Amino acid sequence: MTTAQTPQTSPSTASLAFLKGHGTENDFVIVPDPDGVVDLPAATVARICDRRAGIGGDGLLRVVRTAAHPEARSVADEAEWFMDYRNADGSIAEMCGNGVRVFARYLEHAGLVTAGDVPVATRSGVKQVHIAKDASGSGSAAGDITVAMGRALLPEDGVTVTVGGRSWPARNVNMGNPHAVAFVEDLDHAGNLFSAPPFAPASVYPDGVNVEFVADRGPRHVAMRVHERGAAETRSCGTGACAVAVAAARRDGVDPAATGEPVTYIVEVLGGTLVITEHPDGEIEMTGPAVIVAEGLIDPVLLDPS
Ligand SMILES: N[C@@H](CCC[C@H](N)C(=O)O)C(=O)O
Repeated sequence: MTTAQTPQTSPSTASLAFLKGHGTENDFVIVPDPDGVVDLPAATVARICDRRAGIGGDGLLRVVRTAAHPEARSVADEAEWFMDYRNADGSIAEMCGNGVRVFARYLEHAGLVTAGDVPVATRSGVKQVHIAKDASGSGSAAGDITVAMGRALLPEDGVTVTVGGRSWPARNVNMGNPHAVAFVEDLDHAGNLFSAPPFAPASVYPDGVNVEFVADRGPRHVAMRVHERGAAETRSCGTGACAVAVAAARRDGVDPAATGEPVTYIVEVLGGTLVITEHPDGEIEMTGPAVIVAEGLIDPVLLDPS
């Protein structure tokens, strides 16, 4: 039995409240745990994220007050909430760009914040998130959510991505988490190849890597497919879209730090469109939709299958 789940039905059951949300179809199970008392071992997260026997998700967002989490206590004066992000296999990731936007949508949905600026603590630092007011002004449509993702690190090491015996040169981009970005002619071809897991050198990526294949769609407009570390091919990846935008800009000879002008790329993902702007100081902003689609209770059988 996992420890200290939040009782929701009766004292004899220990169900756990959850919500489900997505950002451009990168989907997450959200577990509110303000006091940081819910124990979620990797195997439990993997069962919850299982698409057949569980709820299903590319990852899990545990919502904990910074003051109640040992990894976030030191930034409690900067942000009230900490995103404890887990991949679908239960592994911990430093950052999730779509996840933090969905996290902010949850905070708004739960009445814990109002639209506007919301700082969220992550393992990759405190991110400033902006929740736009409802797009229609009528309360019927959720406005987009923007997150200031911080700067990309672009180590010079050229890397190679290999899938099913075929290899591509790729750009190493770190967005708080590791990415390998490979430009291809034909994304469908890349999609076929994602039927096998991609590999990139463990010497460069000792903790694994997220792999993006990118094809051009027009000036400062690209499309990507992504295979996420700790998940599989997903329909979107926010950090991946940022890594792709920066890699595409450098390939196109564009560097806002040199020109003093921000540059914006449209990044199509399988689940929608993300808009990525890199500013002259290196700050990268990502904007896109984020929605809550369900809420309910996780049955104890998923939490303790024994
Ligand atoms: N989907 C996320 C990235 C989630 C973490 C990633 N799989 C990793 O292990 O680094 C995003 O939107 O950025």
